[in-house]
Amino acid sequence: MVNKFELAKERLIVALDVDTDCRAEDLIKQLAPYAGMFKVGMQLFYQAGPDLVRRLKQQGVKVFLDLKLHDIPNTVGQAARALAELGTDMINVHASGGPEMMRAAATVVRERAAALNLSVPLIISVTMLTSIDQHTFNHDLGIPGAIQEMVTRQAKLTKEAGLDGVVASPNEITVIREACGKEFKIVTPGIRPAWSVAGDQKRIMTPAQAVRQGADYLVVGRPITAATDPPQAAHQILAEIAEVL
Ligand SMILES: O=c1ccn([C@@H]2O[C@H](COP(=O)(O)O)[C@@H](O)[C@H]2O)c(=O)[nH]1
Repeated sequence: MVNKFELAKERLIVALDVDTDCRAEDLIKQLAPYAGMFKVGMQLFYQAGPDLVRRLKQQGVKVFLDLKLHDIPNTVGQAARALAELGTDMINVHASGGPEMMRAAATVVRERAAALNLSVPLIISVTMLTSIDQHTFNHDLGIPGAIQEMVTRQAKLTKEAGLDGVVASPNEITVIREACGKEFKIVTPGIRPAWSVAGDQKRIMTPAQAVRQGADYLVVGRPITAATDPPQAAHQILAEIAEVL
């Protein structure tokens, strides 16, 4: 029987927001017993490049390549083709690029992965960044209405475009589930254990709260990677998740 700790581990994605491949690989070594997947985002990818991703995949590490593609459909499709060749497990585009752009990415990635005999990654969209609060949304970005309504709309568009799920804050999980169903993947950053600092994250929940809401994956970076003892921090987060599974 799979124990709750293992189930919790499958949900945890550690964000490797560090500057060098050495630091990233050191963190992976320390945290492999606690995380089901590791996220390579802009900070690391722009430094270490695709070679690091290839190396991690050769080592059997599950990789979420978080480059948040956002451009016209043709440009995103061509970029997504190159990313598909890396054999990652999850990639993403911005929902605000619109349905045609999302469809272009999904089509190209699936075709390319199949042509190369690679497993097809989950293709998800980023809805509204978790660093945006309601005030910024309405008054700085000038968008009327509630963030939840926008995220629900983006999630529906994402599903209609044939993608597998979304990145959203835990605050929106319930409305996304209602709109898009239980098979639709919901990946949530903005995770802050009670013992950590929010920093630039605005729409946050604790790991246990996010899992109770129904998150499929929790993305956690600094509460683990900036801790004095990263494995201990990751262990504590898994324990908090396991308690509510
Ligand atoms: O809306 C979003 C989309 C992506 N992220 C990414 O998740 C991690 C969170 O890291 P923390 O250190 O736990 O804040 C980071 O890599 C972001 O680029 C997000 O936070 N919000």
